[in-house]
Amino acid sequence: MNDQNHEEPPALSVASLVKRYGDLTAVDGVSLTAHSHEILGVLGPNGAGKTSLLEMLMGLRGLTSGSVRVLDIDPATSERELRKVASIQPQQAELFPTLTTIETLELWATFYDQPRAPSTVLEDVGLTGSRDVRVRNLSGGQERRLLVGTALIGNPRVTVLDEPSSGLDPNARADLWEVITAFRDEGRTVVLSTHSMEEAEAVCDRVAIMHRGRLVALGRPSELIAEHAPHHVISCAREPGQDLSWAEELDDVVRVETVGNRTNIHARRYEDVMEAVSKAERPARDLRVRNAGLDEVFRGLTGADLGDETASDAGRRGEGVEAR
Ligand SMILES: Nc1ncnc2c1ncn2[C@@H]1O[C@H](COP(=O)(O)OP(=O)(O)OP(=O)(O)O)[C@@H](O)[C@H]1O
Repeated sequence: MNDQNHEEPPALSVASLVKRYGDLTAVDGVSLTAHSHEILGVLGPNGAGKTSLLEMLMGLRGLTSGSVRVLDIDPATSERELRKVASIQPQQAELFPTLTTIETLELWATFYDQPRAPSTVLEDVGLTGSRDVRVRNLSGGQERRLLVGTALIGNPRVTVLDEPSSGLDPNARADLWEVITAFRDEGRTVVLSTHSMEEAEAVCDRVAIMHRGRLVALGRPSELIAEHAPHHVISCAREPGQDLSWAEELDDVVRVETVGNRTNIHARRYEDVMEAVSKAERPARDLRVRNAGLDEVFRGLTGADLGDETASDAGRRGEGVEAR
């Protein structure tokens, strides 16, 4: 797995990190680094261990074994020192319901030596129009944006964002991507978790894919696609009663699957496959072809369609100790 060659020391490094809850190993020997000028995405099915990993990075959860260093600081022993240079936007809201959005950012700004201007951050996260709305009256997406604002206001050198775009509409999500990439371009480090492969490809310089607590891939999206999914996807409308599973027998075809109302044929080369399915007795309709992307990498490595993997967790349970 590629962890990049950098001359400068990493902004964040994790070595052989383990987190157990009772007999469940939620994070199982993860090692990785993140650098300045870098956005590192953490992907994985529900229950893969992303939040456990992210919260250990910022000292919010104790670790069972292994080590974490953020800008040479040990989060487990120096949380106050860490808070001056690093921040986290957790998944769960921890805001005061009676404060307005601007009051919330003004309050957070007082925690830092050199904060950004609250009104600028408010604009960055697209909440200028809700400046005087109390937190308890914000929509779910607005609250998520405010949480991201609280993570950015202290001008942290490292920030950890746990599913920052969850619940955001497409315009708000695109705006957030602008904010996060601008932050990276200032030389800062962002570690974010996401369930959106589109988001990972759009903003992440590298992605770490977790599966059942383990790191199963780490690299640039283009490298992971070249290594794990070097094929095309021919997608067509799924007609009632139509069965394209015969295409699996064609040369070049890797697999055939149905996803919602589309049938997807994964193939190393697409020309002959397209011809075969468009000239079949019941020709495939609405054919589209694209290169495989992170979605295919993810599904190939985790065998899960962004589904919950806790149900198939038996292998992660064994003798262990409570370490929260
Ligand atoms: N405090 C806790 N006590 C016991 N088990 C926990 C605790 N927190 C998480 N777990 C378990 O650890 C595993 C990993 O959970 P975690 O929240 O880290 O996963 P995740 O990848 O962030 O999931 P999601 O994508 O659903 O947010 C899950 O099986 C979860 O049930």
